[in-house]
Amino acid sequence: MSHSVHLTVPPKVLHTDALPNGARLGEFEIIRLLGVGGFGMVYQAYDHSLQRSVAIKEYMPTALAGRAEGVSVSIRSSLDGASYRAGLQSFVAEARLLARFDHPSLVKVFRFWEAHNTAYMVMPLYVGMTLKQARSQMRHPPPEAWLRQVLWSVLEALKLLHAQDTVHRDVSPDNIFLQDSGPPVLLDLGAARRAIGDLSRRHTAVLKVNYAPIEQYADARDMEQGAWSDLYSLAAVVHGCLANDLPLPATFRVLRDRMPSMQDVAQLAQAEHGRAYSPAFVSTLDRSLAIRPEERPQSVDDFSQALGLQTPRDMAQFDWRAEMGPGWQLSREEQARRARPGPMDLAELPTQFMYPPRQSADGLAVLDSVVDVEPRRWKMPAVLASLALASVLASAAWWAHGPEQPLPVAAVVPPAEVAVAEVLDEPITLEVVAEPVAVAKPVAKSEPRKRTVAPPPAKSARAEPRAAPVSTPSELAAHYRTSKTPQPTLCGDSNFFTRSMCMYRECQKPEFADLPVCVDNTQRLLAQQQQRR
Ligand SMILES: Nc1ncnc2c1ncn2[C@@H]1O[C@H](COP(=O)(O)OP(=O)(O)OP(=O)(O)O)[C@@H](O)[C@H]1O
Repeated sequence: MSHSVHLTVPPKVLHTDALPNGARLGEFEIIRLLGVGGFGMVYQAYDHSLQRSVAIKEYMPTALAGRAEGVSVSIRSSLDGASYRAGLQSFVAEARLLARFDHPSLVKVFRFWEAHNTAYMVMPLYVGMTLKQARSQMRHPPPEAWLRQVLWSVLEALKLLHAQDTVHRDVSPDNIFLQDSGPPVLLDLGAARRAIGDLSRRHTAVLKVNYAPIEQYADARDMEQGAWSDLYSLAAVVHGCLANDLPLPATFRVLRDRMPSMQDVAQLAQAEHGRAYSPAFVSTLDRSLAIRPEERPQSVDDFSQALGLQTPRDMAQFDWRAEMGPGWQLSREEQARRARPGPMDLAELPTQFMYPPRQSADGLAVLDSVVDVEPRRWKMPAVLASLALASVLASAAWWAHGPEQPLPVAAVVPPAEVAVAEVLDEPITLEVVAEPVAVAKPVAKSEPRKRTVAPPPAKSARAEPRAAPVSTPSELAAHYRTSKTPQPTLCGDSNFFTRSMCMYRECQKPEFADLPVCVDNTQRLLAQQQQRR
């Protein structure tokens, strides 16, 4: 297999609370900010003692804390002290746990320490991008052989954790890192996020809801978490990769499972992209996505066996772009984005005003409120212009990500050569109430934006074939063709990305199959398939 010449240039990521480039943490010099999650910031750094580049993750739950003066971190309100400390303890515990393992597919922690009201963990500097970023650049779903190699790596890491009675509980596309060369790496366990979530609201789980199995919700105490929980998340990752869409949250599926099966998704991938997925692959993933834990494979070995997973040849040299084969093509969006001039550098925009910290009763530094103090250094017209620009950019980001994604908090400026935008995926706080009805909210940043994710509309709201006494699907279709009754609107609530999957699914139903819109859709898919042959 020839090796690609692509090397990922890290995107330029900016954040008001990040350590400045050049800052020193003992022997480590901060080179640049690499990424921002809801609970930490990851920097590229240089270890002057061992003379090598590393990545350092700093505990920084930006909803609760920020940087005031120097390198120290301060909580925003004394009310957040307990949550902040719980997250800090979990961050350190996760670092300690990861430091015990040594496997090329599991993020390695070289060392960790607490200082400046926060904590740090030093990791190898991986060069590449997350699976989430990579998928957003692909025009076609990845082939089965490629997915098997990625799965193999992640499963090796999971096997190691499970053997120590540790469930990862945060397998998602942004936690699978595709190195430019080398095996995919499973990143952090998201322990700080869970600790903060558990403490800040009773009966509330802070989860990446599209990948979390039902037993990870706070109220599902009777359901044990185990290897099967990580396998659900991993299968959801593959489902998302094939469908190019977010899998439905488990809580929605419990009510009424509207998520297309792996078999549906695989059939569509074949029809639209000419990709074939084997029955063993599809059925194992379908089984792993079962809502009930006991219906899923119970261990990594069960899963691998059912899949017929073989040890790949040489993962140490794995080049994910080259292994994608000739079908590897940048998506149109990605091509267009690379052709456009880069976005404006937001480095000069104030996103928060910084003031010297006060002390809370328990000795933690507290940031002053950002709303009740007059800004000192910024002139009002400049501030208004900045806010207007920030709001335009925020709307653009919301539009680009679609309503499922919370707003990014960091400005991201992709480099000219390789435009890889870090999509900052905050976890969604999902309150589980007595009735199985879910209300999703983004974790509050400095300015929380409230959103409600309503369950998908009932199907009866979409199709209203009621006017004529027709009985068979073809009678129904003929009726729509000849009468003035409008055809039922299929997939009216889907967006650009989910529409084709939704149309495919709806048109599989006998009552819609003969509708002109479905006949057209099927003919189009067949024509595409023939063109590819
Ligand atoms: N060791 C590393 N080497 C290179 N880049 C890394 C490394 N670890 C993390 N990153 C980058 O930093 C980004 C942020 O990582 P982080 O784990 O903090 O965030 P997250 O998983 O997206 O969010 P959360 O903390 O909310 O789960 C990652 O998406 C990845 O691109």
